[in-house]
Amino acid sequence: MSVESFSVLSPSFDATTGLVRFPYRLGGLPFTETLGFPEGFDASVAGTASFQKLLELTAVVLGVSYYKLLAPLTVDCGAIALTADEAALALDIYTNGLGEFYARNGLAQMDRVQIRAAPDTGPRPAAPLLAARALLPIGGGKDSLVSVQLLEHAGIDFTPFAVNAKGPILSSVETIGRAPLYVTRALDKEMIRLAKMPGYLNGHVPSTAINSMIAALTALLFGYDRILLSNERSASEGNAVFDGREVNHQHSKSLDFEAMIAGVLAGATGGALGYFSLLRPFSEAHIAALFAREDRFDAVFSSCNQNFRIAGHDGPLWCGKCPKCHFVFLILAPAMSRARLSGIFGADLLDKRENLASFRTLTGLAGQKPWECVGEILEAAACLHQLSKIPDWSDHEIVRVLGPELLAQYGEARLESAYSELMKPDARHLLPPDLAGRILADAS
Ligand SMILES: CC(=O)N[C@H]1[C@@H](OP(=O)(O)OP(=O)(O)OC[C@H]2O[C@@H](n3ccc(=O)[nH]c3=O)[C@H](O)[C@@H]2O)O[C@H](CO)[C@@H](O)[C@@H]1O[C@H](C)C(=O)N[C@@H](C)C(=O)N[C@@H](CCC(=O)O)C(=O)O
Ligand SMILES: Nc1ncnc2c1ncn2[C@@H]1O[C@H](COP(=O)(O)OP(=O)(O)OP(=O)(O)O)[C@@H](O)[C@H]1O
Repeated sequence: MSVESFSVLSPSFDATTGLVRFPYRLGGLPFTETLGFPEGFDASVAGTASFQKLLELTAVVLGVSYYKLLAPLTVDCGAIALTADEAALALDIYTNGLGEFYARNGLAQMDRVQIRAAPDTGPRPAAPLLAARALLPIGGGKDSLVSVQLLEHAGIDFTPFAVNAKGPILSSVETIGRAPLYVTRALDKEMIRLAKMPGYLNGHVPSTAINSMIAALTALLFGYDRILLSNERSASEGNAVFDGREVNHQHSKSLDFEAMIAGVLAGATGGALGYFSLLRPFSEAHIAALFAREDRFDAVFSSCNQNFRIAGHDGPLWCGKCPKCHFVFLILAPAMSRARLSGIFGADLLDKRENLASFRTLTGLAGQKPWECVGEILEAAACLHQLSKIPDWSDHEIVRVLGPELLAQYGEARLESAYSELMKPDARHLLPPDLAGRILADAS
């Protein structure tokens, strides 16, 4: 089945109910996605040029879920006009943001996808009045909780924010103890049905880009001048090369993407809305060490994506079987005792022989980096190597078997220097200088 284009139609916001409708058309198929904002927003914001611009940009970004069913070469934005920067962001989302989707479906078309939109050459929206306070998206995993810890230490006010809060997001926010802002998001059920049908495609979408646009609308409606992401430096490493490009499962968590969307959000709001990742200077291994400094989230957080399925999840917080569970266990191990970490996961994942193949892949001894939110290959290898020097871990099956294989592949000097590099903050980040000083001092 094929269609010529995917159409993004004009979104509408109902300022009395807080409901937003995003209509789309894929050939003859109509779809509508909806968002529900909580009570308490400033309805007058809805009439501003900034809000209207962000609403339209959100429509373009959220369209990826419907586009991917047939992935035509043209994304037609119809009545939505885009500046050059906005069109570049849209193209990035429909190409690199869907890179994993193209690669896993064998669709070599990234260079041919085009965004059709009238140029927006009018005056830039004026700056809305936003309070000097931060919105902190919470994903239920360790990263955003390390941001919580750093903001609390720095005495910076923030409000937890989540889209479709459930499971570990709800329990983490309860433990944080601050009133949250939760937005509900409903994908069109027909899209979910069709994605399982023969003749239609399915695959990964850039969820951080989606959540970021929803956070931007929330920031305007509720008056926040900053959105603080918790994306680590390791998120910039890709998984594979396909169609002549590096393809990254976490593309919309990368530093390049952060710079691009930050520029577009600033341009759409007269410079009023800031967007940056608080954790960009840090590796996943460093973030894990920071997480281990406190134990108040041990029983409530989870990085396992099983928890975040739309249909829900009745199982344990950590499935213990996926690459993300294995990676997070591995990077927390150098900073935690066996008893504490096994208590969190409900099992000792480094002492299970059946996990050997997975840890081999994570550390680059075999296969390709998994299509999951896992850190860099050398990072995982360096962490595993460290464990062979820690008595609490050195006798573990995975450490005993893979330790010598890692030494043979990388050499001790490389593994040692990689680990010490992982614990040094990277200068490539977009944190404002005053905040960077305080965050880096706390994390060192
Ligand atoms: C929870 C999860 O990992 N889901 C991925 C999984 O989807 P699955 O079918 O197992 O469950 P659902 O998420 O419930 O999806 C049902 C169908 O709906 C489609 N869909 C879902 C969300 C959406 O925004 N748009 C959609 O079209 C989905 O395709 C299903 O047909 O596998 C999917 C296919 O590979 C993934 O796309 C699902 O990933 C979610 C979009 C998701 O939220 N994933 C995050 C946990 C995630 O991977 N985050 C990345 C960051 C990536 C980035 O660039 O921002 C990370 O942390 O590394
Ligand atoms: N449902 C959500 N609502 C709002 N923001 C989210 C949501 N899920 C993820 N995020 C944001 O995206 C970031 C990346 O998600 P990710 O799952 O990698 O991080 P995490 O849950 O904080 O930690 P971990 O990597 O351990 O899972 C989060 O830190 C958070 O800022």
